[in-house]
Amino acid sequence: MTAALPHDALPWSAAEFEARLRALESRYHIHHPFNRRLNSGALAPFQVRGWVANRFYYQHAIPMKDAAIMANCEDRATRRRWALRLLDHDGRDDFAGVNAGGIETWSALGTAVGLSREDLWTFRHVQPGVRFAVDAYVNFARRAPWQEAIISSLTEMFAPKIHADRLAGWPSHYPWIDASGLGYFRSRIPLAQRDVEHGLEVALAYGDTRAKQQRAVAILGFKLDVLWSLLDAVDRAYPDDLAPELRP
Ligand SMILES: O=C(O)c1cc(C(=O)O)c2c(n1)C(=O)C(=O)c1cc(C(=O)O)[nH]c1-2
Repeated sequence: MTAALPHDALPWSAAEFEARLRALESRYHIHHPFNRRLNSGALAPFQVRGWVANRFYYQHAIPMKDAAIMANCEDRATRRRWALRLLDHDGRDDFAGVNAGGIETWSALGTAVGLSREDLWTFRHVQPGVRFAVDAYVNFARRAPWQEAIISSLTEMFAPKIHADRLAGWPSHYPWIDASGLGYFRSRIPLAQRDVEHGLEVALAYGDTRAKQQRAVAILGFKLDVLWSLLDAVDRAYPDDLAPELRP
């Protein structure tokens, strides 16, 4: 006969597990001082440009991260759904027409804030801390079991609000940004909701023991740190008194 598990080793219910993942919202980069300033209209154009150019490094890495997850995933049903994420970001030309994809749409945001294509695509404004943070995310996806890598994408639970804040605030805070550049944020809201539905399904199936549930919470914490570190590096690179010749 096996001994009964102590109560604290029993798995949380699905609802409690999901609530514990969602409780990590308090560590989301929506609360980072740089994001607070960005979304309250406090930033100068060069600081907004710095953020857009640095975040582009994250955008361009997302499909590589998603391809790493696919490469590690032996489950065909999961791959069929996951493949859409690659196309969401890279775009596609097929019988259904042309979809420029998220990377191209982010590039349009770059143009709208006054960056050249070269500014974005050469990554010349990308800060070392941004590179390290984003590369850590991609490397985690290469190394971890696919279920764990999928759990790390669940910061997207909190993303619709940050996109909606930008859509609501930027037109009045930053009238100098061409409104056509905000399409990326609009496009991500329904996609993030779809992605989260799938990600949560995977997380709930994975978390069949208390230890695995706790690991899932720690993995989501790691990803929150990636996003937080990215903004730390951007914040530090573009102080209000940055010399004009160093401004993007
Ligand atoms: O603008 C944001 O604050 C933000 C955050 C996140 C996120 O929370 O990971 C993503 C995105 N945007 C995003 O646009 C996006 O495509 C995306 C994909 C993923 C992911 O981990 O697979 N996160 C995010």
